[in-house]
Amino acid sequence: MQALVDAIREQGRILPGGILKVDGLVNHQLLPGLTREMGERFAAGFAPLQPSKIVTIEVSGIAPALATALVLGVPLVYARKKRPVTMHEVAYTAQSVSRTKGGVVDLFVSSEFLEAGDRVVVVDDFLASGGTLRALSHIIAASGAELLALGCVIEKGFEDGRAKLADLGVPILTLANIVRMRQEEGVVVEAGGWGRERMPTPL
Ligand SMILES: O=P(O)(O)OC[C@H]1O[C@H](OP(=O)(O)OP(=O)(O)O)[C@H](O)[C@@H]1O
Ligand SMILES: O=c1[nH]c(=O)c2nc[nH]c2[nH]1
Repeated sequence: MQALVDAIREQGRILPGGILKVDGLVNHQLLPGLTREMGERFAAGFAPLQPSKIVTIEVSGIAPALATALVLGVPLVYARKKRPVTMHEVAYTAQSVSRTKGGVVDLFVSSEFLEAGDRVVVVDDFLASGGTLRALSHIIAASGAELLALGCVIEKGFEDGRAKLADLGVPILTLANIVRMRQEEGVVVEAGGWGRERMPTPL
């Protein structure tokens, strides 16, 4: 997605610990036109799979996931990081590590909104080590729903998350790929895609 690549080139900053700061477009401020295009790109890629639900994780996954769900006309469910008192007593849970805040995070999804028969596409902001998507895949499996595909706005290809998630057996679509980032060179970014897998076969 060229507009995203351009925005990352313009605004992306390299922080210690291998963190890319893109707060001006993904993690703090949101750009509606750019976010809408993210949703259109994901929706075009995932429509042939006929998902019944988009699932993401609060907080930065919600915007691109909602943009996708709007185009596809399906509900969006987001995993909560704190269990609210309103949550149904039966909830699926898994743990991940927060890359930007540190520490272990609990993820919760209520059984009210994820169940057997659901055909799920996950959309999140970053694919780095793949740990967060792995945790979410456990939740989806526990619910009995079917995971069809994963979508991430920004892939940090050098962290190998895609390869680490290969055993899930689902295609992964990303919109921009960070090839490498070094202070002396800056952020090297290219358009994302399905990787080496082919586009999934339509139903
Ligand atoms: O592939 P991984 O290594 O798991 O990294 C990706 C995850 O890291 C970020 O979560 P984080 O909790 O840092 O941020 P957020 O609250 O802004 O969503 C991001 O939103 C992804 O969910
Ligand atoms: O803002 C972010 N920058 C990153 O580099 C990153 N990696 C995982 N999650 C991330 N969030």
